[in-house]
Amino acid sequence: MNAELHAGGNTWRSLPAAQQPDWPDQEALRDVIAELESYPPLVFAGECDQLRHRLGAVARGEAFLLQGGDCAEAFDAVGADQIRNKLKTLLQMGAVLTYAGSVPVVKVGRIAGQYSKPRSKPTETRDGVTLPTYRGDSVNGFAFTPEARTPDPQRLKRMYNASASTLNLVRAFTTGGYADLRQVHAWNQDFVKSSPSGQRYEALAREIDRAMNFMNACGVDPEEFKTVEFFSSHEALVLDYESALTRVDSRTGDLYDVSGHMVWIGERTRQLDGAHIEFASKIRNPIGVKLGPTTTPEDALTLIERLDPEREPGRLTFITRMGADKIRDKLPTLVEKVTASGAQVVWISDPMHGNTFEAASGHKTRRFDDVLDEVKGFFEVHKGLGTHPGGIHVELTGDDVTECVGGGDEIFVDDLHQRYETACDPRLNRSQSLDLAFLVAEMYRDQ
Ligand SMILES: O=C[C@H](O)[C@H](O)COP(=O)(O)O
Ligand SMILES: C=C(OP(=O)(O)O)C(=O)O
Ligand SMILES: [Mn+2]
Repeated sequence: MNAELHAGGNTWRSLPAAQQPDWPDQEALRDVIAELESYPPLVFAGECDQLRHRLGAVARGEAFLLQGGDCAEAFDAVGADQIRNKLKTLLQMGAVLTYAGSVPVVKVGRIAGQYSKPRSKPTETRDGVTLPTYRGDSVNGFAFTPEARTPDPQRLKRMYNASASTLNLVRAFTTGGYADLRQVHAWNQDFVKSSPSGQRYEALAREIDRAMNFMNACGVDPEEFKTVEFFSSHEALVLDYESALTRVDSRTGDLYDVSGHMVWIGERTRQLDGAHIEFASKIRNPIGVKLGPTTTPEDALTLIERLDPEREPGRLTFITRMGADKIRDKLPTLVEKVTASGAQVVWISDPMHGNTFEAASGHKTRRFDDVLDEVKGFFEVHKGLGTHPGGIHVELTGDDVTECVGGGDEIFVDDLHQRYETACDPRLNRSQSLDLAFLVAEMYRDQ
């Protein structure tokens, strides 16, 4: 193991690490780690710096962060269509927020690395049979068999490969012309006739067209619109993987987790004296931390002390996920105390994870109206305090799944079984995602 890395990137090893897989074969794990350590980086340190810089603008109230993608990416969904559909949905949401919200949008996917899941329970029981719970494709298989559910470290290499192929295609789409803003109609082509949000989007795209023609006429170089900046992110959960992909930046000597541009620490692993916060404190990537309803202002201030001691705008993003019924009650004190401390963090709303419930059919689901209400509460709190509602963090897919109920093209509880495809949490489909973007753009403008 690289001695320099050992000094910084492995200090978490002496601390308790929650939600780690129970690998049955430690020797096989060690071999995999050694192999991963020899692989090339998936992202460059300079790109992580660029994202931190962009997030600095969000922290100062000059831009808005759109972070979204699957709850759990799956190895068998690394196909061109699925990746393109997700990207297209995020680009459409970005166009809506930029144009209707009149704000620059920093676009970050939950993509190319979102393969590991923390779970509420270590086991799952079906018809009297108990097996380890599914922890994401990086750890075990979704199928309910003893073979699939046994953690297999070889999967960490598949995670690397799946992340690499996904990121490669994303880079091709975002720089090769597909994401050209002049394609604003093309992204909607397969969608417009059937859906109210598609039609609303089409009207907005016509306005964007007119604005671009105007800029053309004014002599703005159309090449300016050709590429889009797009970043990858995932939860830094399985620390053996993340630290195997942590490298010393030759320019500065700093450590970067080169598995993605931004990584976040989840609600279940943000213990102040735990391994995940220790790991995150050693790397220079922009860091997110999920804050659930039990977070105290002291927790938030200690997280800042640990993760952002230099108080650098863009380094730390607090992703609040309180639940629609708690956000108005819990968020104000947190924001007040953090602001009073002088720290300039990015505040964004994850309106998904505090609003999950089980439908009578047994499907885990979320109501579109609850999601919307949590975002509304988030905006209200920031408006009341004069602070910046910095963005949203959503679980979504570009496919027409039926996993969350409600939305303009309404999904009912009885529809859930039709296309319930998620490996973990229910995602907004494309139409619900666009609905949300339009409503958030209105909230932003009213701010
Ligand atoms: O995606 C987040 C978590 O993994 C998920 O919400 C936990 O779900 P569970 O309660 O089904 O384990
Ligand atoms: C596990 C997740 O969220 P949280 O940590 O907020 O529960 C997630 O983002 O999928
Ligand atoms: Mn989730």
